[in-house]
Amino acid sequence: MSAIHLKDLNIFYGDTQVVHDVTLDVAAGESFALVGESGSGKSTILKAIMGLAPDWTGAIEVDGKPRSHGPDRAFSRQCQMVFQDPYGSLHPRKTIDATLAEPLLIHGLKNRDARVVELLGEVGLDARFRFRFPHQLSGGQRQRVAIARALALEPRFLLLDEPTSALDVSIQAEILNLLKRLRKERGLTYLMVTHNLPVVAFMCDRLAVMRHGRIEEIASAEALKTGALATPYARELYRLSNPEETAEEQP
Ligand SMILES: Nc1ncnc2c1ncn2[C@@H]1O[C@H](COP(=O)(O)OP(=O)(O)OP(=O)(O)O)[C@@H](O)[C@H]1O
Repeated sequence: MSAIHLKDLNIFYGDTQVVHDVTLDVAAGESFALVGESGSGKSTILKAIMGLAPDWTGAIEVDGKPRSHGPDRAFSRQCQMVFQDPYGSLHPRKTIDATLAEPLLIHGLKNRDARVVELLGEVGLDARFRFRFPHQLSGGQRQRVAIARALALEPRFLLLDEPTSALDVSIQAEILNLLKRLRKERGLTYLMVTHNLPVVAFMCDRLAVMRHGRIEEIASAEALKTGALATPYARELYRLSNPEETAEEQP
């Protein structure tokens, strides 16, 4: 059984269809990437899975359970999303403590104080950050808080939407290492949007290459590392992310 199963998924914003007939399966414990040009519908797929883009047809199943079109509390305990911009996704007037305690409160979980401190530790933040506000943290620290919030309900599936692309290059590797460690320790399943193929090679087992709202190709990260991709568009993406090889190929 797939951990995340999408079948013939079509997603619409009003009259405009932005995702066409997407079918893919992510195995339990797998890290799977969606890559492709801007506007190809990658983030929209994550949003539909989370219930944030409710106008869709086809099937979305997570852990064998079909997802309804509306809010689903049981679902959100299982599956959480981390957004690209941690500054935008954290409430500016809430302390880190309030941000991390909120999902625990909503779901009626006890021992919230201890759990908030534990969550900070799990993402490598000192307890002294607890009563600070987002603007008092660096971009990397804010993304750590966003990851801690996503982990608060102990989900098994994380949807990661460009989780490092808003960060300084020097910080990106730290956050990628954190995500890699958390996945290993917790047996998490990742579905991740990125435009960065080296990130896919570092973090993921397989990838789907998307273009104009459709999947062009599903490949292994191994095929990505060696450039053994089947479709011209995927090969072009590979060439663009390996400029040295492109240069060598020139006559
Ligand atoms: N809330 C919205 N209302 C209407 N159209 C939208 C909305 N969000 C996205 N779109 C459109 O849907 C299409 C797919 O967008 P989406 O953000 O999923 O692409 P993407 O592949 O994730 O791109 P990027 O890499 O730039 O984030 C784009 O044409 C975009 O303009």
